[in-house]
Amino acid sequence: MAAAACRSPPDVVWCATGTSWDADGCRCLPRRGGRPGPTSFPAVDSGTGLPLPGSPASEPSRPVTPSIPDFAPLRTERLVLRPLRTADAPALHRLVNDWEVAKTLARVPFPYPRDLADTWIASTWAQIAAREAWHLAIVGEENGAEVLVGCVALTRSRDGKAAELGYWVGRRFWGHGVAPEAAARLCRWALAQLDIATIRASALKDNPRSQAVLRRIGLRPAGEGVQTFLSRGGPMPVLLFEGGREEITGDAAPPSPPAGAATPPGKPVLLVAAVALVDPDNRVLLARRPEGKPLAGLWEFPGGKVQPGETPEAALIRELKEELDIDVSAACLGPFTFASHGYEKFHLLMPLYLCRRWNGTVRPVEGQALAWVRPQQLGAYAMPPADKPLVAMLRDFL
Ligand SMILES: Nc1nc2c([nH]c(=O)n2[C@@H]2O[C@H](COP(=O)(O)OP(=O)(O)OP(=O)(O)O)[C@@H](O)[C@H]2O)c(=O)[nH]1
Repeated sequence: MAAAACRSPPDVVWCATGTSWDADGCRCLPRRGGRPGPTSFPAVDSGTGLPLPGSPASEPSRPVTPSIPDFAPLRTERLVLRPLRTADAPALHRLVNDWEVAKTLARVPFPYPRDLADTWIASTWAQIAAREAWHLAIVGEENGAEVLVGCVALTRSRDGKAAELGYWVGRRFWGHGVAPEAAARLCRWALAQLDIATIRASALKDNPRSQAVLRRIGLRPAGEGVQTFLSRGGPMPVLLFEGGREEITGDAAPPSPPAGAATPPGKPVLLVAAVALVDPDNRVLLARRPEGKPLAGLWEFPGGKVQPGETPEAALIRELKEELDIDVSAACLGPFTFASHGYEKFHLLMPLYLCRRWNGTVRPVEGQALAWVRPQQLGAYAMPPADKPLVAMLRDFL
């Protein structure tokens, strides 16, 4: 439905807090007093850019983020996900100010005021900078030119352990698998880069297309709820979905086989050497598995596969140089314990060494995140299932 006649759909009967109908009585606009000044803007709803209830514009609000935050674009086969730019506002407005799109979105008003696009884009920069929410433009290519296709977003929960997924795609781009491609990419990035374990999403009960997208990227039904839809003017029934790393990235790590169970025939034993580097403060080094590797986003002990003809110690010395740029001698690698764990495609056998002495300064050569962690805090880091018993032993020993 177009907004040409300047009419709201019949079921939109009110304007959101902090906005009011315009002179023609047909559009919700941020109240005049609420206009952003040159150096600040009011706290806004993450979905719409509308001032948050109880956040009058005169109130000192968010810190200023005058420019697009640093965020390396995420790429898929056909798409680029990047922070929104001011120049995206006209296209964004054209695409989202469409009743068929807006009616599926909880926090998007309809009609969608043109200047709201500018306010909202600026608010997304502040949220990325604060690591609260990542609203990204979904960009494709048409006749050799970049074209805005829609938006995809993840918003962190208050405790930081989960994130809420949202997306929309302009009507003329429907039917090409854009939403699952973009949503899956952003979720994989988040699971690898942020300390979140769960992705949640909701879809209107009357929106089977969106439900299919969520199922396709690995989320599973998690009940029903009611959510207020700005575009529909009130509460609407929704289906809730959620999923974790295993479902979304396909890194299903089955539970360990029961004690004494034989390794299924044909399942290879993988020898991996790992080390708990312990610093003078008695902290242990964990490294985060980067995106693209199995179990990406989980924290692990530095190390890697033992190559044919290598001893575990030689493999570890090589890996520590390659990954952390430190020199370790075999004499400083004290055998500590080992992991023996059945993954889906292989059985992991992983000797874990302890090392307190090395040459050089630890640095993340491969750009991986590193953390020096006190033994009592190790449990707060999501680690591969094989590492759980090792963590308990380290806590007792250190
Ligand atoms: N290094 C390391 N690997 C672990 C740990 N726990 C655990 O399950 N693994 C598993 O052991 C395997 C190590 O393989 P990897 O892919 O890291 O080995 P690599 O460094 O040689 O990588 P590459 O094959 O990409 O060169 C992975 O399946 C990983 O999930 C751990 O604490 N440290």
